[in-house]
Amino acid sequence: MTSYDALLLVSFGGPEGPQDVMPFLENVTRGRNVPRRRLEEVAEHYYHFGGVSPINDHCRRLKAAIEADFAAHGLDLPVYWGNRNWTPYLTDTVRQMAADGVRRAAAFVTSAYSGYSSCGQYRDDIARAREQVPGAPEIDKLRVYYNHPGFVEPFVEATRAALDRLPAGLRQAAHLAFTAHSVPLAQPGRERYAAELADITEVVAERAAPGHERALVYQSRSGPPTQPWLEPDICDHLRKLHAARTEAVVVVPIGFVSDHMEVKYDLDVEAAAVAAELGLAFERAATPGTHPAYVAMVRQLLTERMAGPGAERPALGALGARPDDCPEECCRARR
Ligand SMILES: CC1=C(CCC(=O)O)c2cc3nc(cc4[nH]c(cc5[nH]c(cc1n2)c(C)c5CCC(=O)O)c(CCC(=O)O)c4C)C(CCC(=O)O)=C3C
Ligand SMILES: [Fe+2]
Repeated sequence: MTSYDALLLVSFGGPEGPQDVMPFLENVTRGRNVPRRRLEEVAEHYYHFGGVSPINDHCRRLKAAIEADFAAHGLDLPVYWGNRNWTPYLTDTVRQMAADGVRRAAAFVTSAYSGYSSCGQYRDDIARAREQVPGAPEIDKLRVYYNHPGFVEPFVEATRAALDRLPAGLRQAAHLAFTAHSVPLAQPGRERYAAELADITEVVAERAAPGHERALVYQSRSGPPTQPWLEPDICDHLRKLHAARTEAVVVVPIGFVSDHMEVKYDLDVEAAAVAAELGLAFERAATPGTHPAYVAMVRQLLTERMAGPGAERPALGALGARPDDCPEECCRARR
């Protein structure tokens, strides 16, 4: 039995106005091999939405929903929020937690999968923040949850709802394109990341729309063109579908937990434009956001962790529940 005295919501962070965009992008890409051209291009995506990323508002809403859910279940635990790349910065939040007397916290990360970008880098962020704060609390990252029913169920519902929005005559033969953020093939944990995505893609497709053709594709790649990343790209995939006479597609952003910029721009603007140009009917399924099952999952992950090794660990698909501490080879910290 482990007891926690706070929950820490850990996220990516995003700009809240045009003046934040370049400093934010510099934070994200510091020490990484991302060409300047790509940065300028991505800056335009943010300016398109007034320089404001939807991700911070999502975190505010999620935090409020978790607080309400905790209160409704008699869980008297404060919820803190800290980001990797923008205010509120994780280090400042950890400093506040220490000042408030928090001794041991559980961390919920707004990324559901294994792999360096999704898991290991957040573990590094937490470790770095703790190093910078004297008297920092212990912080245990909750397990990877891509196969938890509370993550899967919202996608099943959203996939069905998106199918229903297609013109009736196109529904039956609609293709399901599950999409996730691409990562470099050289990234630690990339194989596990892709395996988890493939596993849960099948689960969601079978539950939401058995019999429909489906594929797992990737989006939002950056880095120099010479560097290989996970493929196929969603836009290339749409062109291929069109060439094979597919008439309708439902895009399911299975790699993401909220409608942040990679969803609002790379899918709703960019991929939707490619589909329109091809005359391919296109619907994008919602992300979990603050779906009640997803919010309840946060509490269930927390109470499961408190209960210790004997606790039931719900998991769908073929791979089973991920251990609390990801094995070295998968989410390996870089430092
Ligand atoms: C796997 C993965 C997720 C999913 C897991 C998770 O959710 O964490 C994710 C999420 C996100 N990625 C985001 C934004 C960006 N990612 C970038 C760059 C990169 N992402 C990568 C991977 C991932 N990224 C990688 C390997 C790079 C290359 C540089 C590097 O190795 O780090 C860049 C730089 C410009 C560019 O190259 O695109 C930006 C601006 C936002 C915020 C959106 C918003 O503002 O609403 C979110 C949620
Ligand atoms: Fe990213």
